[in-house]
Amino acid sequence: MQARLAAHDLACRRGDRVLFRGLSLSLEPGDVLHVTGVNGIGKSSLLRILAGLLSPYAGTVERDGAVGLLDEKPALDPDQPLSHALAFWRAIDATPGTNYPWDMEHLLDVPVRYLSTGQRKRAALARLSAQTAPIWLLDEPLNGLDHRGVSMVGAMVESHSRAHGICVLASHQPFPLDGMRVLELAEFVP
Ligand SMILES: Nc1ncnc2c1ncn2[C@@H]1O[C@H](COP(=O)(O)OP(=O)(O)OP(=O)(O)O)[C@@H](O)[C@H]1O
Repeated sequence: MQARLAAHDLACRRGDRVLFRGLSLSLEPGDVLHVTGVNGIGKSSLLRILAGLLSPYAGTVERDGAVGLLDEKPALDPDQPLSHALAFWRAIDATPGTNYPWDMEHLLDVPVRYLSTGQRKRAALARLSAQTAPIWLLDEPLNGLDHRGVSMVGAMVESHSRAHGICVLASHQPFPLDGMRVLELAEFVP
């Protein structure tokens, strides 16, 4: 897995407020970066800039490799049974297999709209783990998960890192993985 993610002198403006400025980072294969900061400081905005979904107010982003973004919207058709909703993405992502390591076999016939918060998060994580994107951007990946789910996300990110993937994650909760780099967004508030 070859990947690289770098940002140079980023600034982010939302409405009439500059949230952060002067932010640079450089991530190589295997790097995991934990973005921290209080509510509203701009963690989700930073992830969206890194994903290419939001233009920075200043600065540039260099991405070498496909991006897998996990945020509060699972991007799974709410009216489809979970198996169909996941199959839709499997066809696009060109990933074989129907074996999802997320304890979801009993949910595959349930329409996505009936899933609980944690089950929806597990479904989104299942989709992400079936992708081949080397750059993962995870916005609050632990929200809604039980203890076992939290450990599974830790193991999933560790395995992604071992496979030379890159991961940037924003989380208010302690993340169950040693050796991560930390970016404290407060250091870049003007
Ligand atoms: N489209 C928008 N227009 C104007 N302001 C916005 C817009 N989207 C977000 N904001 C503001 O930008 C700020 C940063 O939001 P963001 O979601 O990036 O923060 P966050 O650090 O991820 O917050 P949280 O920890 O609560 O998830 C917030 O004050 C939010 O209200």
